[in-house]
Amino acid sequence: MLTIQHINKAFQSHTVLDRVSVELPEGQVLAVLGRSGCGKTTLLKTIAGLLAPDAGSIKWAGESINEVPPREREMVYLFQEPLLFPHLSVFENIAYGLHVRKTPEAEVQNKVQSMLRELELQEHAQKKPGQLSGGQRQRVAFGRAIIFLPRVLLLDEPFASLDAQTRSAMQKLFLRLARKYGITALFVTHDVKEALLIGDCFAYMAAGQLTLYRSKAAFMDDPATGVQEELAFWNNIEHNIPTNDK
Ligand SMILES: Nc1ncnc2c1ncn2[C@@H]1O[C@H](COP(=O)(O)OP(=O)(O)OP(=O)(O)O)[C@@H](O)[C@H]1O
Repeated sequence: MLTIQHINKAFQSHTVLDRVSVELPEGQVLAVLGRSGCGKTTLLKTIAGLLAPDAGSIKWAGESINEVPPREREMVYLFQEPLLFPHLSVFENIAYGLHVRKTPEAEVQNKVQSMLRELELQEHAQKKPGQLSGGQRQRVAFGRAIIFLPRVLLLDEPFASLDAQTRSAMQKLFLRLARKYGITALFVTHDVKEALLIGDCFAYMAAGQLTLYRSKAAFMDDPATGVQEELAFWNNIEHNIPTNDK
């Protein structure tokens, strides 16, 4: 369980995280919905250890990790533009975390081949990241992150730069892999539909404050989240589209 208690973070006098608390059980995906500038990225960076909170605690399995350096937190922070090693092939990029952990070569081969199949990237295994599309690069980044089963995956609007169809395919792929590997993840997005699709549990963030909901229904019912407004919009469009029926 990832437990965050009353985290504060300010830049100069600007409070960006205001007593944020989160409880995320293992194997669950928490969808955090929030508009631009609400502090989502700052929250993920603080959990990853890339920023130090001014106050509050971050715990894994009941133990504080506030003082643990980012590399030792076993968390992966993935954002919109996947960071891949440009000089390494797709295979080598995915294998990287296993090599760093001195995994025996036969196991590396097995695990990477199986991950390439999961990601439908077998035929691209020897390409360099520069020879891939945005969606393919994002799949490599996923594979690289998931292959060594990190404690927590921190996803910062990972599909925001993809076209609608690729985005939808990536959401389905993410859900399949999250279930198969029992991934614990914090997934931040400004997209209502994406949050509803991806999350096992839900939170809404505004002006540095985070609200956790007991259920999907409670999340959807809170007018502050804008979910009802968005659903009403689509419903309205559906009923007002002229059909070709004569
Ligand atoms: N290093 C920094 N120094 C000063 N202010 C910062 C710093 N990082 C973030 N901020 C400010 O903190 C606020 C929240 O930024 P953050 O990047 O967390 O927002 P966000 O919710 O991820 O937004 P977006 O969806 O646009 O990326 C913004 O007002 C931003 O200007």
